[in-house]
Amino acid sequence: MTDRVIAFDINAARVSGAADGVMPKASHTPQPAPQNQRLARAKARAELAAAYAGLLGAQVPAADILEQMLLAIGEATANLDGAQIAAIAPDHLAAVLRVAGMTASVETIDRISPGQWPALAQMTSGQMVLVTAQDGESLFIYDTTCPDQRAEVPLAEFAPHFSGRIVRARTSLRQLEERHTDTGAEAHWFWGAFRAQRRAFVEVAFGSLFANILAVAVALFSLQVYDRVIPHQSQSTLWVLALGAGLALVLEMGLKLARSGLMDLAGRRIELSVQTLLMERLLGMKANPGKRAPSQLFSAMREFSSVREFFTASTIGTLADIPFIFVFLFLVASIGGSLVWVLLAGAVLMVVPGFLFQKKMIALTQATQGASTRASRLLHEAIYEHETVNTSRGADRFKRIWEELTTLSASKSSEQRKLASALTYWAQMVQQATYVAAVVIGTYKVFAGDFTVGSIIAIGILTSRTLAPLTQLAGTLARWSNVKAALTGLDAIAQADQTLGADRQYLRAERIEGEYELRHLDFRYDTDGAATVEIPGLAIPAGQRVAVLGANGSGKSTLLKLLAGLYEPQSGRILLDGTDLGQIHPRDLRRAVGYLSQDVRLFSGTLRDNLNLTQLERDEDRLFAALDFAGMGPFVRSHPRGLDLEIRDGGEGLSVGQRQSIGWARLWLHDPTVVILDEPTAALDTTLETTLVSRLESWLDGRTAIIATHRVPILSLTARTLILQNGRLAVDGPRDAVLAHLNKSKGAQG
Ligand SMILES: Nc1ncnc2c1ncn2[C@@H]1O[C@H](COP(=O)(O)OP(=O)(O)OP(=O)(O)O)[C@@H](O)[C@H]1O
Repeated sequence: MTDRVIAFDINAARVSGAADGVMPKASHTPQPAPQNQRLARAKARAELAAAYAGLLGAQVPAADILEQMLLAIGEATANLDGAQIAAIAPDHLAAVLRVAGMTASVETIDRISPGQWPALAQMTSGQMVLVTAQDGESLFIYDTTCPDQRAEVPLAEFAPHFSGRIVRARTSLRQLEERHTDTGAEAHWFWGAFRAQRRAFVEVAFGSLFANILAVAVALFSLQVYDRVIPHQSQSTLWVLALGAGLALVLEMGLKLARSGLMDLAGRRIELSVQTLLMERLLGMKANPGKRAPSQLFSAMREFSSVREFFTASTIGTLADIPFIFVFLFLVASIGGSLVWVLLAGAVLMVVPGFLFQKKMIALTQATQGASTRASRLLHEAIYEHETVNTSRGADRFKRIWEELTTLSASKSSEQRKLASALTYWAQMVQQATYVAAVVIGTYKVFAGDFTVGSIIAIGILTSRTLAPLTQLAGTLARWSNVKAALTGLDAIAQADQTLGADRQYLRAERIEGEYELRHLDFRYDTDGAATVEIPGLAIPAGQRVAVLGANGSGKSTLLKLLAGLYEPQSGRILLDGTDLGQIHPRDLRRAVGYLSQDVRLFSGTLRDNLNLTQLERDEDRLFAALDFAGMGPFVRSHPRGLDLEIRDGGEGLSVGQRQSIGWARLWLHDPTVVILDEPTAALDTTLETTLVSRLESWLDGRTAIIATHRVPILSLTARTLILQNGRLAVDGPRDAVLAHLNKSKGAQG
């Protein structure tokens, strides 16, 4: 039995039970179904899960859930023989509901009661149904075949076929917050992660408080020894005091160890959440051309290491100790009275230069980082474009720039290091000087009979303990400029315009037919420059195949990127099926619009990985069908490594033509309703091009196709021709008429 879109098929459940010859069993193992049947079942379950999510107030299209489900099944069955998708288990449904932002779990219930619903229930036949509610002895079951989408089934009829397992989801607290509270500003991408760990920091603060109180023990020990033990020569008191001090020291160390363990854990959690967020933002960035150089993004991400190093246990430990300086100062005041002013003056003198030189440090850091960003871009080019550098005899230029950048960054970073060391040495010197001053003043007080020797010793020890965190603070301030510069760079990534705006409500479109309309379109790379593409109006009906012709640089690729939704026009609108491209949910847009760029990029990994970038393809037959479509099948079948062919770092491993074929295979697997092709056969040999064109004849049926090309064979697929001239539409008409006109004007010129 296969699932249908309808929620509950009690007759099917009965038949299944009858076929077994017994009443349906709780643990039913469905027979492995053929691929398309399994896919149909997956689709039906995805729709069920989408309906369930909808009941809980979350609008998630079934197509999204299906993708997540296939991913979940893939992971769960990766180790099974032949990766057989035997059933989409309740666990997978719970997993996809969790991905949709809910909390979901699989539960086994032994009594059916109204409080359990709405939930997805598993029948003994394996079928899943969505029970929306229970009214006494009746259950309401989601059923798209019924007029009001639900069927009323008596409990007595339902219960014998119910396996007892349900998938129950609840709206998560986060979703509730998003829906119902005006949370105001979004938490900061970096400091917000600290807030999430505030409990750990509160514990660290408590640990620091106790550790610092214990740290007083040595000072008190000295005071007692000099003032009480030595005058009375009492050995037993000495040992009791020593034991107490020893105990305090061990406890202090234990506390500090626990504190650093806690901070380390919090640090790792913060790093994980921040790094994940940064990668998410980096991948989700809008492709605004020219806004940010890739090398800047690259080095900003790399600079995260300086942030990580800064926020290690030792820095946070130092900062955590600073508030307790006041505990020591209080103690000094109670032992030494006005002597505390000497310590206060010392403390201020120690840290002031660190603050004063912050600006200079930041300027030096920016200069160093600027040079190192350029150096890493140069390095990248020298390595990846090694052949071009050599064949175009550019090696000397590369050497010169490398030397210049190295000189600049070495001199700036040495200046920075010198300043940082000077600040640290200054702090150390002031600390020692404060100690000397405190002892000198203390000695005068001893002469005057106001102080005991024990007090001087205790104050000496307390001076060192009070000022020690400030010496470290001076070092920390010197490193802060690096962190600040790194955070500013990362800020640009974290705050970059995202394809999927968090505060936007997009329109969800299960299916996009592919009807385009352009209104007063104006796009320019340079906002102050001339328009690269300027089209007052253009309509492309769904299913039409259009060729875009034009000289080099006339704006064909740019127009295609605009139509694919990769770029946003500065003014004017692009409507797809009557909806502005910017309004359609990016997931739906990407699902419906396939884009094959002029330059197909491969990624390091295997050929299989490169075909299956979505990770949704589990079927090798489909991968080979795609390769056959693109003319790569025979090559891969005869290759000793087949689909496991390794693509090297930087995407090398296949010829330019083969890479274009991979692009075609990816497109075939994607199966979109709109295909946007930029010079799609430019790298293919004529035989393959002819074969591909004949295959496309049927494959393009029912799809809207917009093809930029300089090649004649591919034109036979199209019905309409647009010619661009300096970004403007010069010609628009039926293919044959346009081509005849072009040939005639060429003939006239000849
Ligand atoms: N990323 C970019 N930043 C700035 N200008 C760009 C960028 N990409 C293209 N251009 C400019 O836009 C204009 C149109 O380029 P486009 O790539 O759309 O032309 P094309 O018609 O596809 O050319 P070809 O036939 O050579 O592929 C060109 O003048 C080009 O210099």
